[in-house]
Amino acid sequence: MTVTDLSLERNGRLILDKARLSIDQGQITAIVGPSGAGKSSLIHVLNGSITPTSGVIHATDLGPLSSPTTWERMRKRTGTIFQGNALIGRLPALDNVLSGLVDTRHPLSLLPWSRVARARAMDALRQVDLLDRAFERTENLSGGEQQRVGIARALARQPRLLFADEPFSALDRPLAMRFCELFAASTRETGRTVVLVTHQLDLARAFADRVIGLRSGRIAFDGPTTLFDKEAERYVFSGNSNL
Ligand SMILES: Nc1ncnc2c1ncn2[C@@H]1O[C@H](COP(=O)(O)OP(=O)(O)OP(=O)(O)O)[C@@H](O)[C@H]1O
Repeated sequence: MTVTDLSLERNGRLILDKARLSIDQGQITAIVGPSGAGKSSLIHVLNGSITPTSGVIHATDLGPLSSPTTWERMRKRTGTIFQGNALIGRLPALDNVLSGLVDTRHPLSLLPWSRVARARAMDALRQVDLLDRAFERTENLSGGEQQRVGIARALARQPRLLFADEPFSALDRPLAMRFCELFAASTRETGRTVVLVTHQLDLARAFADRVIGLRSGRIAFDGPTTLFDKEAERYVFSGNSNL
């Protein structure tokens, strides 16, 4: 996926400013930057939930994502873990995970979910260690457990492209490491592409192949993780360097 001159304006404010970047297939790309830099906005534009003010997003095999049809095809292969989870509390965890598969059946279908869909959702809950809580109301789960339901909902889609917006913010470190390992294994084994927004720079350094640093809506760093040293970090987070 390549992005050219992507700008996003909201309420008269420029949130993304002519961003140019590429997301390499089968790799983990970490997006880092200060709070308010535009990381979530970038994810929302890349997953097609917000239309940018200008710019082109180009998918390797679909071409420019300029029509509803190309976006529909693109969305089918993506999954998103949302910052803040975006779950429905009164529903059981399993139903929240199944809601991630809603575009795999007719939108007005009143039929129960297919066995295949339920098996995929249960398998995703197994991957996040919540199989035994599948029928529990989501609002009765802890913050970290709810975040894992959000992760399961994205994983159930078996996406070729996974957008993860602060997916580990409510998890303890061993669990965050475990999920990073899970993401890394899926890139190795299935060629999945992962775009990970995180404030946990040590995790980005340990697991990402590439780092994109955003500052005030502009790309301030874009390169292999090995080059994202302390000086690059200072530049992205404070701008006090002449890198
Ligand atoms: N719906 C909206 N309408 C107007 N402005 C918005 C909207 N959503 C976000 N913004 C603004 O866009 C800017 C970037 O927000 P965004 O959530 O993308 O930043 P972020 O880098 O993900 O921040 P954080 O690390 O705090 O989650 C912020 O100044 C925010 O106030």
